[in-house]
Amino acid sequence: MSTIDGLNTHDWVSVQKEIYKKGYALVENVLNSNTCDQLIEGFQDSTLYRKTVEMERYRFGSGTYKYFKYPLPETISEIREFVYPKLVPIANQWMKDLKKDVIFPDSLAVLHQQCIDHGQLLATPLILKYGAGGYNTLHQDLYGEVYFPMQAVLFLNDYGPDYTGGEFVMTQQVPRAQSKAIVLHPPKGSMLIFTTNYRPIKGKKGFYRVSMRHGVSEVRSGERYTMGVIFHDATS
Ligand SMILES: O=C(O)CCC(=O)C(=O)O
Ligand SMILES: [Fe+2]
Repeated sequence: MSTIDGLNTHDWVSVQKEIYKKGYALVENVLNSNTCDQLIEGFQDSTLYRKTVEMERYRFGSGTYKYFKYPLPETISEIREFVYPKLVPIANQWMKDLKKDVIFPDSLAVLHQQCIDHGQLLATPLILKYGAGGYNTLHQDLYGEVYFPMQAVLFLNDYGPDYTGGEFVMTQQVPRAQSKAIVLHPPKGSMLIFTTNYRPIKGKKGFYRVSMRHGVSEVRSGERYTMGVIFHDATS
């Protein structure tokens, strides 16, 4: 049995509508508790990863993250293969709304071929660990010329019992205005799909472009683990 059977049971049309409208959507019960625990255990298994980043060193925040290497663990490939085609119609509608001459391919394999053609050969899914005092500064995960405008993060442990603080923060900036913050603390096993860089919002004179960033507020106690699923590959 697949670890992500739960994905099929969701109403993806509603999820798609929500992402189109708000720029994000939370999908609950994607990973069962065992799978989350196994992924956390795997944090110590150096054979799974291509690169470890101590976030303080780059002033990205405080915490550690590790990029998985190809071939990805099955759970991650399954999530990518399942979710990508659900997001392509939204991504293409966004590009159309914003009059951008970009069409994303229906298949992830074709997106990866485009990445290869641009020198982006390396896997981007990652696992992140933050202890007390840990945080992730607001950013966008673009790894080269080819990028898909949405990504996902899976919450591997629970806000409350496992850690406090460490909220997932998104900011949304519309032209000529200050940023709006959206703060979430999704439960263990859930998946948040969100905008990587920008999306359209309909105004009086057509669509305008809003820029989004994401990060994590300071963890006050405990340890917080997440897994990031990005669809495009990276140059380094
Ligand atoms: O730890 C988090 O919730 C944020 C992770 C993140 O920045 C990402 O997956 O791109
Ligand atoms: Fe990120």
